[in-house]
Formats: sequence, structure tokens, C-alpha cells
Amino acid sequence: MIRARQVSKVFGSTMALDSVSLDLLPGEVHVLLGENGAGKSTLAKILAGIVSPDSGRIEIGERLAAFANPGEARRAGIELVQQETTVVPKMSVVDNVTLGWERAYTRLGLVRRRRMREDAVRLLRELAPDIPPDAIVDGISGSQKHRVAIARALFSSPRVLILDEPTAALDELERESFFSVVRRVTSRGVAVLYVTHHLAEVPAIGSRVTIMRDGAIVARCAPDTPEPQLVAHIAGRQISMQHHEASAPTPAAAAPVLETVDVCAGEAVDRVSMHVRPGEVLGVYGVGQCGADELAEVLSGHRRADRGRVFVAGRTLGRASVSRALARGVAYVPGERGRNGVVGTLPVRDNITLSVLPRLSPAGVIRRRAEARTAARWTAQLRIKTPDLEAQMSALSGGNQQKVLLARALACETPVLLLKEPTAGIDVQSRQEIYTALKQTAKSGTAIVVITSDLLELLTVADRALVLYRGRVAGEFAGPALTEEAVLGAALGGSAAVPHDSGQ
Ligand SMILES: Nc1ncnc2c1ncn2[C@@H]1O[C@H](COP(=O)(O)OP(=O)(O)OP(=O)(O)O)[C@@H](O)[C@H]1O
Repeated sequence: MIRARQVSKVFGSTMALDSVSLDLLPGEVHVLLGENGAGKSTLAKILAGIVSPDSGRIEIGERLAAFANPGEARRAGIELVQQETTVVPKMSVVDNVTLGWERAYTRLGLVRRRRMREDAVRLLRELAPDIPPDAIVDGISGSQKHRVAIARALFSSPRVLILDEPTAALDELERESFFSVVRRVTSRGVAVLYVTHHLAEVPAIGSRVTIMRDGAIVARCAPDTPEPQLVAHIAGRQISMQHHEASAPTPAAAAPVLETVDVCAGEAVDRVSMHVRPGEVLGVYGVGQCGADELAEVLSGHRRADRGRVFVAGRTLGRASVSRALARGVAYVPGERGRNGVVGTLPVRDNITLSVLPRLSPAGVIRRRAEARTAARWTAQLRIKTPDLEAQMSALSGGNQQKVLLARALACETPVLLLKEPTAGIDVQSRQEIYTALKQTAKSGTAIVVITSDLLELLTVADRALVLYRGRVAGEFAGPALTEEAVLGAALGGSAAVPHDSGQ
């Protein structure tokens, strides 16, 4: 359906793509793997006409396809759903889906709006049954926005669909319904290029696999290739995968450093009481509209609890103020990094040190050397791939931007670290490194809360897990009771779980 032939692209001193050739066949899901900064998104953007190659060519059939802009690629039937969701916040869900396709519904100069709406609503019912078609996009969750973006791409009935980490924001259930949509689309002959860091998705959805490293293709394999072999190709060497290993239990006597009592937030969070002690990693998990997003907003100071109280180190959090939450001791890594965390126009250095500037400028003047040292330390520790600390943040690959946000929060050295979807967009190897970094941080006495929709992540990183279902605590699990079955059961509203360690 489309073919890249010996495509190269250089950004400044970075060779993003080095003579890459790849073709997409009708009806296949071609999985593209590679570590952060390997060049996957650059290839996707070139195929979609967003970035133009320095050399090489893109062909559709036997013809050269030189797209001057994304509009030309879309008209040729190529749709890209990017990592950072691109939806129009002030418009409704259904208008976002149909945006730009009015011409396809125009007869005799009139747009057949009702027909267009019906088709869009039908698609949404399948892909996003939980989102009212007339809801304004601004008010829906990150996962919902992402599914709106996917629906918009599908609405045009593309020939080629490029999905750049489409499931990063989706939970297990949403992922399953998304997979069935992808299968249906490919059964009609659409070619799909599927960029992911989730190796479990490869046999579930893939037809072929291509692996990139440092801008070049290093392996092509079948989707049933054993995971360790895929990992070795991605990393360029064997790496060991980490499995669940609880941190040393904290003395039950240690006072919780973060605690909520009967917290309510709108309709979404209903009397949630939770606590986390120094040295502990608490995972918070739920599927669909479970209240995790809103709970994160309350804990991070983005929103005030409507009822109930939040204590940090014994002091109440009170009003909605992120800086106050930080001053009290909660550093936050938000989900939706593009919208909530990254300052694209500032250098990497500033993005790392932003939250610790008061500490780095005791007399009101920034101590530049100390600032550079802090940034360099975290860049090395998290292996952030950047030409240097002065590089503009927007020039980093998605996964590396995510690492910068983590670095920013870790640099705060606060008693509580609150992370939402901390490894969204992070490659397999780096994910393991981040889990290790979190465990080490916990060992030094930090209380960590990881809010995640990734079950494997929960099982790998959490000492104890709190499961939310429709805004309420549906179960709490630790030690041998922390299993996939137990967590999913509670998350799906199954029989009430036996609370663990609820006494304080
Ligand atoms: N606009 C840009 N300006 C400068 N450098 C860029 C730009 N876009 C990408 N790069 C660099 O090109 C390389 C490849 O980036 P790309 O986004 O394609 O990686 P990726 O494999 O998609 O990574 P990730 O898994 O983190 O999304 C990276 O080193 C990145 O920093």
C-alpha cells in the first residue's frame, strides 16, 4: 500500500533515520519496535507527510508520493494518529471525528450533516461507547481523547493507518475493543503500521515486526518471536526483565506521609480513604471511568476535594494549588505530558530543574553551575537521549520527554512522589530502569504513588495496590494476594475484595 525506500533524515547533529526501507501490505498490522529515540515517530511522520525526508523516496504502488503536507497524505488515504493526542478541545466529540471530511459528504453543494453524524456516531459506539458524542472534548479523559483521535483517523476510511503508540493511554478493556476495531479495519484490506513499546501486543495484533535502533532497521521478524529475542534486538544486547519484588516492608508503625479521608471529587471520586507510608510504593489501578484521574488531580493539588481531607505529612492540603502541594511535599508527574508537563520551547536543562529553582537560587539568583549539575545528573541516571542539555525540549522523542518529566519530579526529592502513567511511551529497557529508580527512591524513604492503567506495571512496581471501581475503593492487595486475577476482578466490579492493611 505504501513503501519507504532508503529514507534518511537528519535533525541538527542527530541522524534520526539512516536509509530505512519498509513496506506496508494490504491487511497487515506491521509492528514497529525500537527504544526511545530510535526513529519510529520520524518514519511515521514522513509516511504521513508531516516531515519531509532528506533523501530516499516514498512510493504508493509504483508511483512516487512526494507529500508537501499532511493534507496531501490524508487525501491519498494515509492517516496518522500521533502519540500526543491532537483533538480540538472546544469542539464536541462527534465534530472532532468528522472535522475535515465535510467534502466527502457534500452532494450538490450541500453537506449532508445528518448522514455524516450518523456514520461518526456508529463508529464512536464501537470504539468509545463510554463517551457521549456531544460531550465537549475538553472535559473528557486522556484515554477518551485518544480514542476520539483514533475514531477521527478511521472515519476517513483510510488505506493506510499509522498508529504511534495507540494504546499508551488505554486500559485493558479499552485495549481489547481497540484491537477488535483494528482487526476489522485490516480485514477490509487497510494496511496498519503499529508503533508500540508493549511487547505483549505483538503476538496479539501483529502480522510482521520490524525493529529499529539508532535510526536504522536492525531486525525483521515474525510476531511469535519470543519476547527475550525481541528485547535483545531492541536494546542491542540481552537484558533481564524485572518481575514483581516487593520492597522491604515498611514498619507498620511508620506514620503515613500521604493520607486521604473520605475524599470526594464531583461524581467521579466517592469517599476514597487511602494512605501511603515512607518507603512504600502504592499502586492505584482501575479501568474506564474509575476515578483515578480525578483522584490524581486532588492529590497533586490541581483540584480541591469536594468533601473529605487530604493530609501530607500530617498537614492538610486544603485549597487547589499545585505549588502548595509541592511545598507540602508532593512532586507530581502528570499523564498527558504534552498538555500538562513539557515546556517545548525551553531547553532540556530548564525542563528538568523547573521545580527545584527555589532551591537552586537561594539568594534569588540561579546558581547556574548547580543547575547544570542537577540536570546532568538526572540526564545520565535516566539515560535521556538528547544532543546536550541546551537542546530544545520539543526536539526530544516522546519517550525521552517523558523521562525529563520524571527527572524533574525526582530532582525535587520530596517525601511523596505521585506519578500518573509514568512509563507511557517509554521503551522496554528504560521502563525496567525506571522501575528500579522508583524502588531505589522508595528505599531511601520516599512514599511513592503510581497511578496506572497498565496492569503489568502495577504488578511490577507496587508493594501494595489500591483498586478503584466507579470512584470507590474496590479492593486493596499486597504480598501474595496482589495478583492479576484479584486486581482485574476488583477493577471490573467483581466480588468485594478483602481489604489488606487498612488499619493505621
Ligand atoms: N524536530 C526535531 N528536531 C530535532 N531532533 C529531532 C526532532 N524530531 C526528532 N528528533 C530526534 O530524532 C531522533 C528520533 O526521534 P523519534 O521521535 O523518531 O524517536 P522514536 O523512536 O519515535 O522515540 P519514542 O519511542 O521516544 O517516541 C531522536 O534522537 C530525536 O531527539
